[in-house]
Amino acid sequence: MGLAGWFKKDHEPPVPSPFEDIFGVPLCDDRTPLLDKELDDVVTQGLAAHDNLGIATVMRECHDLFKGLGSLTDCGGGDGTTARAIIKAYPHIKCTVLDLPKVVDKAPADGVVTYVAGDLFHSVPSSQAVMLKLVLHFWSDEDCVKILAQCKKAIPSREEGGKIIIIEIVVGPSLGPIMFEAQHLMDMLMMVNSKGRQRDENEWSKLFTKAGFTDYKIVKKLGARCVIEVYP
Ligand SMILES: C[S@@+](CC[C@H](N)C(=O)[O-])C[C@H]1O[C@@H](n2cnc3c(N)ncnc32)[C@H](O)[C@@H]1O
Repeated sequence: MGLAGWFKKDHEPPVPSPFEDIFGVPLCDDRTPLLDKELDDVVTQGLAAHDNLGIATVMRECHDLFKGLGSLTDCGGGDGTTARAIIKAYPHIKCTVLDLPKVVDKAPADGVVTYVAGDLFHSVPSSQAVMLKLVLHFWSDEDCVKILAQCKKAIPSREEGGKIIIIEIVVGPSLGPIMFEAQHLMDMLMMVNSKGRQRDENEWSKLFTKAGFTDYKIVKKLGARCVIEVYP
């Protein structure tokens, strides 16, 4: 089946991604290793390599992002590589990583990062700021609102330094035609492999309002990706 065939299918909601339509399970799911262990291993390693890119650039380009923070929860923070890089640069920040039990079970237990096994749809560990790096592009708008609402419960008011840090693509032509094309290719990738998508500023803004946030700031210093600070 090609994308054209998938578009023409008359699916009842919830509409599966093309990947799920063909294989019967989503790409990143507890059932995927049962479908094909080798595929699951390749996907897991590929995602880790891709996701761990970029935190050094974020810290270099966005000096104020972590300044003054006492604690941070990296929500969907994987093996903790990002959290460890942040602790190395800002040793006073207490970092917690929330991820699925199957990910946290394999995390190094050296006490540098506090790992919490859980589900970001149900509860997010409290901290001054919550980071969602390359997480929301995997989920539908409805799911993003649910995730953001859980994150909002985990942080204090804006006056007390509460904020959500999102690192994602903000689709738009302002970065030039090559970046714009790259952003659309990433959008296609998410459509094929997940129920997620890339979003433009207007679409992000609507999600923040629906989840109860009052304001946001976008910093465009990361090539095709941006940092969005969202305030309660
Ligand atoms: C695309 S990866 C991003 C990893 C990390 N944020 C980074 O940038 O290096 C998405 C992460 O979300 C985690 N995840 C997916 N569903 C989750 C859930 N329901 N609760 C908690 N974590 C989840 C995955 O296990 C994975 O580590």
